[in-house]
Parts: sequence; C-alpha cells; structure tokens
Amino acid sequence: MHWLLRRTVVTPSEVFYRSSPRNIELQRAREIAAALPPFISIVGLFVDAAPSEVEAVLAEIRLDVLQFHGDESPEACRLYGMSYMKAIRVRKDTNLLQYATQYHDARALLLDAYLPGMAGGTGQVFDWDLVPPQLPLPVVLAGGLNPDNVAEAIRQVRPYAVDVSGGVEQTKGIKDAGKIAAFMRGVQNAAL
Ligand SMILES: O=C(O)c1ccccc1NCC(=O)[C@H](O)[C@H](O)COP(=O)(O)O
Repeated sequence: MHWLLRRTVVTPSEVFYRSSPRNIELQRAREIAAALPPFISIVGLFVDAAPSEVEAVLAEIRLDVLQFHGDESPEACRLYGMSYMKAIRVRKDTNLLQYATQYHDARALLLDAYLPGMAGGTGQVFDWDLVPPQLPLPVVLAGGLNPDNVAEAIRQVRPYAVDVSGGVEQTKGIKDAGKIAAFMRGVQNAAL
C-alpha cells in the first residue's frame, strides 16, 4: 500500500509472492482490481518471478505498475515494457546513487529495510540517514512505518510516497481500517 504525498492517493499492491503471508491468488486479485474505483493505480508485486509467471498475471489483470522486490536486474525489470518500481533493501554499504543509475528508467526506487532471509514486509525500520538527499529518482519510503513514525519519516527523508504493510495490520495479511486512518493522519501531520 503506498501513499503519494502531494495528493493523498492510496495505491493498493497485489502481492504475487507465494512465500508472503500477503500473497493472493489470481482470482482474488482480479476481484479486488474489478472492485476499485476509477483512477486508482494497481501495483503488482513480484519477487524474482519467472517472466512466464509475470506474464500470466498480466494476461488476467490490468496492472499499472510492476514492483520488483527481489534481485531482478534492470533488464529483467524492462522485459514487460511497463512502468516499474525497483525495491532496494538498504544496508550501510548500499550505494543508492549507483542503483538510481542502473535503474534509471524506473518510476521510483522503493527503499526498504534489509533483513537476512526476508524479501520484504519485515516491519523493520532502516537508518533513514542512508538515503542521499539528491537521489535522481522519486523515493518511495518503506520499512517499519506505522501511524506513530510516519510523520517523522516524511520530515526527515522527504520521499515522493510512503509504503506500509505490517504497521497498518491487525495480524499478518489482514489490514486494519482504524490503523490505516491513523496512518493517513500521520501522513497529513507531516505538513511538508
Ligand atoms: O509484504 C510482504 O509480505 C512482502 C514479502 C516479500 C517481498 C515484499 C513484501 N512486501 C513489500 C512491500 O512493499 C511492503 O509494504 C514493504 O516491504 C514494507 O513492509 P512493512 O515493513 O511491513 O511496512
């Protein structure tokens, strides 16, 4: 789930990664996509998926953006001729400027926490000081955000958008409407 900060727009992510507790089957993803109002972008999230797997989803659902959350190369991200976001799991020695050059045609870099053995949805915050202020691509800030820390995160990093999963859930994979509303208030409180 992403919040674009200039206009408060919520974009749902459909997770196509079997190891995730948030994974959804194609049929359910199709139902969600069909129920959305107009002008909402749908993000499809993949982790090192085979091209045939991504193509099978694209044949069934009109996705607007692909989110690659594994170790996909720039070439792998470009295979579908679609808008994409590349997730980078940030560590002390991560060279984000180099990633921005490699993935220069990405619509954004999604910066997430690094936790060994987990591709994403870790609930962990990473050190926001590791984000260089002059990154040439829009930043979607992720990793352990919640209603209490999102305003501070926005003030410090000044991202284009924020992304949250566990911080607005009752239990893994089940979103909580009250926490989502509190998160939205946190975003608005950042008052950029
Ligand atoms: O959410 C997952 O389970 C997941 C699993 C594997 C790769 C990516 C995954 N989620 C990607 C996201 O964009 C999450 O929103 C992001 O990692 C932040 O999660 P959280 O720290 O729980 O807010």
